[in-house]
Amino acid sequence: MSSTVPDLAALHALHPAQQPAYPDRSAVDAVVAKLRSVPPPVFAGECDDLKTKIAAVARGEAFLLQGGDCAETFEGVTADNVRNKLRVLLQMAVVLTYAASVPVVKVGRIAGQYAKPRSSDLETRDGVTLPAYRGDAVNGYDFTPESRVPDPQRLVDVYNSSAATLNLVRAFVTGGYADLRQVHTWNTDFVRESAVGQQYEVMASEIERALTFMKAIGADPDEFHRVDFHSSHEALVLEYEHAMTRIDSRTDQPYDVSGHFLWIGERTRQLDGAHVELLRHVKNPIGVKLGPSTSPDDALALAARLNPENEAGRLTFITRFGAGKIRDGLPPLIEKVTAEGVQVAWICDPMHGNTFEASSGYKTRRFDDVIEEVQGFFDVHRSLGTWPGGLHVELTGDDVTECVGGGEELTDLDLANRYESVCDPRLNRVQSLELAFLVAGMLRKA
Ligand SMILES: O=C[C@H](O)[C@H](O)COP(=O)(O)O
Ligand SMILES: C=C(OP(=O)(O)O)C(=O)O
Ligand SMILES: [Mn+2]
Repeated sequence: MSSTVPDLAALHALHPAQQPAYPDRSAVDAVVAKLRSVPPPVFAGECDDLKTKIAAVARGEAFLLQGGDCAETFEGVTADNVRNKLRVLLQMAVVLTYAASVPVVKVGRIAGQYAKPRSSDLETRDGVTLPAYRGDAVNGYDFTPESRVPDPQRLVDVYNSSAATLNLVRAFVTGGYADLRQVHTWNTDFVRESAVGQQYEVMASEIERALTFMKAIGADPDEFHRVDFHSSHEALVLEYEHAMTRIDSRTDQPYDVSGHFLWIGERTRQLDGAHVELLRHVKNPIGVKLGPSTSPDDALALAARLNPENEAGRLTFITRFGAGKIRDGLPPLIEKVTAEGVQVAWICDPMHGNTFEASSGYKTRRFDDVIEEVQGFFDVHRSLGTWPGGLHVELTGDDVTECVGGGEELTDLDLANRYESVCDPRLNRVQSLELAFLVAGMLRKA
C-alpha cells in the first residue's frame, strides 16, 4: 500500500459527495491548519490491536459489536450520556459473550460520529426551505438560516468533544466501571423492571457464581478488571479526516488518528471517489457499508482497492440491505468474495435498510424488521458455511421512543413521547438488550 496520502486539493478534485458547502475557504484552511497540530485522540498501535482482533472476526473466532448514536451531538457530551451508552454496550457484550461463548470485540459509534450524509441537500418545513442538517460537525440542528450555514469551527468542536468523550470512555473501561464483577450493578436501575432486565439478572447471577468459582480456584480477579473498547465513526468530512491523518513514528505509515476504526458510508463508497482514495492510504482497520445496489464485482473492486495486500482485519463489509432484501442480495456477494479468497469480516447493519416514515411524520424502524434482517444474515451465512461476524447498530443507553415494537411494544403513538435523535431512530436500552439476547441465541446455533 502506498504511504503517500493525497493532499486535500487532490481529494477535492475527485468531486467528493456529501461535503459541506463552506462559504469561506480561508476559514476552512485555518481550521485544518490548527487541527493538523492537535494531539491524536487515539494511538496508531491501538488501531493495529483492533485490526488483529478484527482478523479473528474474519477467521470466525470472534464477534464484533459496533453500536452507538446515528449522530452524536455536542450537547450530548455529558458524563451520564457517555456512561449510559457504554453501559448498554457492555451489557450487550456480556450477553453475547456469556450466552454464546464467543469473544466480543467492542466498538462504539462514539467519540467522532458527528457528520451525516443526507438523502437531500435541503429540508422544507411549513413552506420554508433551508440546507439540510448534516450533523454537528457541519451545521446546527435549529431550523434557521443562520444555524444551517456550514461552519468550519465546528470541526474543532468535533475534536474537543471526541477527545473529552474518549477520555471518559478510557477512564470507565480501565478504571473499574467495566469490571466484570459490576455485571449486576450495570442493571440496577430500570431494566430490572422489564422482562429482558430479569433475564439479564438471571444471567448476571450465573456469571457472578462463575467468577466466585474462578477466584476460589486461584484465577487472578484483576483479569476481569478492564475491557478493550474502541472508537469508530463514518469518515465523511474530508477536511477533518485529512487533518487527523498523521505519520506514525513507529512504522512511518499514515493513520487516521481521529478514531480506531473508520468506515465509508453507502453514499460515498464510489470506487474512484475521494473517500476511498483517502482511506485506502491509511493503515487503520476500515469498513465499507454495502447496500442492496452493490454487485459482487463492486465488492471485489472495493476490496482490491482498499486492501490490496488482502490483510486479515483490515477490511470489514457492513451490509445494510433491509429485511426484505438480505436473503436474496447477500449470498451473491459472499459467494464471490469467498471464492476469490478475499479476507473480510462480514458485519450486519440491520438499521439503515429498514427506515420508514411513520404516519406521525417521525423516521422510525420496526424492531421486528431489525430482528428479521439479523436472522436473514445468520441464515445466509449458515447456508454458505461462512461466519456472521458481527452487528452494527444505532442505539442509545436511554429510554427513548424512536423505534417501534420490541418487548415494550412501542407504537407510532409512543414516538412523540421521547424522540431525541437528530438523525436516525435508535434502539433504546430495553430493545438493545432484547436484540443482544436474540442474537446470542442465533450465535449459539452458528
Ligand atoms: O444515518 C444515515 C443517513 O445519514 C441517514 O439515514 C440519512 O437520512 P435522510 O434520508 O433523512 O437524509
Ligand atoms: C449513514 C449511515 O449509514 P449508511 O451509509 O449505511 O446509509 C449511518 O451509519 O448512519
Ligand atoms: Mn444512521
